[in-house]
Amino acid sequence: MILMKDIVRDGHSVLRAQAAKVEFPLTDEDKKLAAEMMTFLENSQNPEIAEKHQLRAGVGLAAPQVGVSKQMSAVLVPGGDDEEPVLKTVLINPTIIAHSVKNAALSEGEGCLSVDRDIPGYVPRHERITIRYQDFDGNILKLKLKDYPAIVCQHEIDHLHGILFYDHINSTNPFELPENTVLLE
Ligand SMILES: O=C(O)C[C@@H](Cc1ccccc1)[C@H](O)SCc1ccccc1
Ligand code: NI
Repeated sequence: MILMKDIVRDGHSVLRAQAAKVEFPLTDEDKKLAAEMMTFLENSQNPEIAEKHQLRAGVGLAAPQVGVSKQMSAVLVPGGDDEEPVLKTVLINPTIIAHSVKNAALSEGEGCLSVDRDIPGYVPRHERITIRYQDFDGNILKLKLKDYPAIVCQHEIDHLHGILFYDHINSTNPFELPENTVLLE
């Protein structure tokens, strides 16, 4: 089971590396890692388990964050209580193949399981994206997302390319809102 002690923190080179493409067929190790990353997200969103194991809540986790420099990220965006998740998938070799001109940023800014400090500021991202990625069998799938799920997936895809959320924050004016950027509450 992945615990907070297994999550690599900012300063470790793996978080700034370009992760390698995942090869197919997936090895048993790749499959196990994908499952463990998704289980971490489920556990982190379960109050009892998160409390017991002192897990920080997460809606996404990328393989480099557990020290594996491969292009694989798990995302789990919950729906409301007793509802199905808005998005639950493992993105293998994801690329953003299209995006809106309009940008969006979370009004609360962003955090990261690999960054143990608060870094205030808006993180401008695409409001809408189309992601091409592969499933466990290597089939190529496309996913169109907008708003919060799109923000989450961009945060996770950034991890595969050595980018952290605060790289996007305007260092001179962190709360400057670029034009054509909407704030998501
Ligand atoms: O570190 C990660 O990659 C997981 C992040 C993903 C994320 C952060 C900010 C905005 C979008 C995605 C964690 O989920 S940060 C903690 C968190 C938990 C619940 C909701 C939002 C952020
Ligand atoms: Ni992160």
